[in-house]
Amino acid sequence: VWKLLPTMNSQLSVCKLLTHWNSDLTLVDGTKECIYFVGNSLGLQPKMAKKYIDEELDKWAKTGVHGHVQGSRPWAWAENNIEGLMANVVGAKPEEVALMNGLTVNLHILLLSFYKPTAKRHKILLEDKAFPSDHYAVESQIQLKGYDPKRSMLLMKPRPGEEVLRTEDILDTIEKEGDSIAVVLFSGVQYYTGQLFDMAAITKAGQKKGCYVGFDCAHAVGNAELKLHDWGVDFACWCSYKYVNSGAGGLAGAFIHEKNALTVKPALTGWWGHNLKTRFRMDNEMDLLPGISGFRLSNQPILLVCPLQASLEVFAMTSMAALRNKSRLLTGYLECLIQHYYNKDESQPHKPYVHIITPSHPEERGCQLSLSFSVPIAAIFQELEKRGVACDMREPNVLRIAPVPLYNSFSDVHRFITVLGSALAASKELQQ
Ligand SMILES: Cc1ncc(COP(=O)(O)O)c(C=O)c1O
Ligand SMILES: Nc1ccccc1C(=O)C[C@H](N)C(=O)O
Repeated sequence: VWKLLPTMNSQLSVCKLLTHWNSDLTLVDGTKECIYFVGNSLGLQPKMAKKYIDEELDKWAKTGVHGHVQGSRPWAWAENNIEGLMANVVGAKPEEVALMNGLTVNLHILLLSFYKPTAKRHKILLEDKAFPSDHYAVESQIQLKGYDPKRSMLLMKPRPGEEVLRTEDILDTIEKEGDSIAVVLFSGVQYYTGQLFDMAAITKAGQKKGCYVGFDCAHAVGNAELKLHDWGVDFACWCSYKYVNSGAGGLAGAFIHEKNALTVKPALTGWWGHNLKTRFRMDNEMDLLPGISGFRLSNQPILLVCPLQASLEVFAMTSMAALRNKSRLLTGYLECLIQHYYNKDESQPHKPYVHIITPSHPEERGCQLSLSFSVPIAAIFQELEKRGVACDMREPNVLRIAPVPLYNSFSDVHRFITVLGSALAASKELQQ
């Protein structure tokens, strides 16, 4: 199965994690790699990241200000050199992508331009349990424009007794409420449930009703195959520190479809949105770059460009299609083993069991499975950590397990299943 991924130069891939945080070394062999299933929160470090950062520190020490325009990574436009690689990962044209700021900042600057409420069309449609930062961003944008979030935030809940949204219900809501919706804003992959939304269908339905359609692709980029351009998505944003492995607080991404390049203008401008050729003439006459490029405000931090470059070069050695092929099998294997060993068993009512809330259809999820348990979750989480598993717990009730195709293996999944058995048994003992 590994052959599904074109051979990668392992020198250029990511560092495996050996350090055992919170592991109990009487329960786990500390010389073995830990099982890192938390690339949905922070991806592992690309091997070249340190070298590239060192190169720029060295350049700064030796050349000072001249580094802006010199070397293989001139600081004044270094991010432009890797935007083509980023565009490939999200299925966009290079000129539709900018690398800048953090995710929430990008969401704000995009909404400032795409959310133009009127008395008739003033709503933003989003998930009821969107990631908190997205929820707050939307709430504050609505207030900023003088509207009331209680009336203008249209929050979509799953049906009673269900955990994920049905595409038909999303499309139905858009059809029924579309005339009053200014912006449809969904995540690509839902951070809590792991559900991958049908972005093509949502885009089509929203635009048919005259809405702008945007996506927060934080959990989708580097995880799902995105075709932002072909789907005609109006705008999108994402962070790069999860599946794109750029390091905590890494440089975020933003996308505006070329069809909006000349009509949707930035509400806020800065010198980095000015035509590069004449930017440094300092004549205070704005020559605004079209599309997302005109939304750039500040020069980009070179020390963040370096790890992102290292990461995108790894992605350039393969393709999202190849990664997804492995991912479907890897997550499918995890699902299959969980169902085989830890499903609810009516004949053993006291045996702890696991329930997977993430959709079972591979087209409706990325690599993450969100698990809920018949026993208290905090104890399971702790017992997993003691046994060398890095995963995360999200309130109110899930453990998120993300086998990342770029660096996790089928044997990681197999080891995890064994460890999960001991963790369930240990947490049951604790309860007694
Ligand atoms: C969906 C989503 N939105 C927003 C954020 C916050 O992003 P940032 O802190 O990079 O602005 C995250 C992750 O932290 C996220 O997963
Ligand atoms: N950047 C962080 C800093 C601190 C704690 C968590 C994060 C996350 O990224 C959380 C992630 N977005 C999530 O899906 O939960």
